[in-house]
Amino acid sequence: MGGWVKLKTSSPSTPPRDKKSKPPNQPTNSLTNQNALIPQMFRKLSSSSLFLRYTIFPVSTKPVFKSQSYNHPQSLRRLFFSSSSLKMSDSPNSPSIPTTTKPELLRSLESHLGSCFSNDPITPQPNPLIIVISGASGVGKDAVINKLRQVRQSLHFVVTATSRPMRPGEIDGKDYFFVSKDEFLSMIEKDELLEHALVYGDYKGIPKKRIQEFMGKGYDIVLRVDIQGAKTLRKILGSSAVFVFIVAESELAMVERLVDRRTESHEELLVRVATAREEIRHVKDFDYVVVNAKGKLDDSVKRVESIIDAEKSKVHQRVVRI
Ligand SMILES: Nc1ncnc2c1ncn2[C@@H]1O[C@H](COP(=O)(O)OP(=O)(O)OP(=O)(O)O)[C@@H](O)[C@H]1O
Repeated sequence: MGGWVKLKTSSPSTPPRDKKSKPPNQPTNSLTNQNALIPQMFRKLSSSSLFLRYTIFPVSTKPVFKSQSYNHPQSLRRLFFSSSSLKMSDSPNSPSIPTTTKPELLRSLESHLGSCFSNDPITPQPNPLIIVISGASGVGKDAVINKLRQVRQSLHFVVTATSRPMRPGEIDGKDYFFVSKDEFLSMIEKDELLEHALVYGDYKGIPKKRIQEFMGKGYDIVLRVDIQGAKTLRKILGSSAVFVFIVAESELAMVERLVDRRTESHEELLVRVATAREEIRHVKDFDYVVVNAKGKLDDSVKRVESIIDAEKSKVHQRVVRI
C-alpha cells in the first residue's frame, strides 16, 4: 500500500534540466503511457536538488485505516499523476513537488497519521481579563477608559459606586453609581463590594455582581480605581488581574490638566497634587505603566490595547477567582 513521506536530503545543488532537452514525442496523456514514463519522470525529478530536498515519495507502509482512494495502486497512480498533480518547475524558486489536489493530499496525510485533522482551535480561548487602571488624580484615567470603550467592544467597564456628588456633565450609571453615604455603608455591610475606600472624604467601591456577570459572558473587565484602591485590589486579586498605571509626561502636565478641568477648588488641588507626588512612588506595584502625554490620548489608548493583546497571547493565562 502506498504512502507519502517527506524526505529531507542535503544533496548538492544540480541545475534543473532544460525543458528543451525533453525527449521528443514524449506521451503525456494516457494512464498506460504514464506507467511507462514512471522511471523517466523519476529520473527527471530526482535530477533537481529541490526535488530531493522536498519531495513526497510513495512508501510502503500500511495505512492505519482503509481509505477508499489510496488503497489501490491505480489510486496511487491517479494521486501521483492526476492532471493537476504533476507540476515540475524548472524555476529554482518553486520547488518541484509533484502535488495532488489539496483535499486528496490532506486525506492521504490523515490516512497515514491515523487520525483526522481537527478544525478545533489549537489553543483554548484566552481567559477573560480584569484590567485595573489606576494613576494619580488628573492623569487621564477616565479619558483613556472612555476612548478604550469606544474601540474595544469586548471590554466591560465596571461602574464604580461613589458617595460623592455628581459633577456637571456626569451621568449616573455611566460615570459612577451615585449613592448616598448610607446606601454605600449598606453595600459594605452586605459584602457587595470587591473593594472600597474613602477617597477625599467620599466613598468609592466596586460592585462584585457586575464583574461576575460580565466575566461569565466572556467580557474583559476594566476597573478604574485610585492608587489606594489599586493597592487593595492587588491584595484581593494578586496576579490574577493586570494592573496598569497611567502617568502624565511630567508633574507640570499633570497639574495643568487638573487646573484646566476646573472641577477642584484651590484647597482640593493642593491636596490632590500633594497626594499625587506621594502616589507616583507606587508605580513599582503595577504590571505596566502608560504615559498619557498631552494631546496623545490615542497613543495611550493604543498602548493599553497592546497590553491587553499581549495578555491575551500569554501561554500561562491569568485566572481570576472572585
Ligand atoms: N492625553 C491628554 N491630553 C490632553 N488632555 C487630557 C489627556 N488625557 C486627559 N486629558 C484631560 O485631562 C483632564 C483630567 O483627565 P481625567 O478626568 O480623565 O483624569 P482622571 O485621572 O480620571 O482624574 P480623577 O482621578 O481626578 O477623576 C480632563 O479634562 C481630560 O480631558
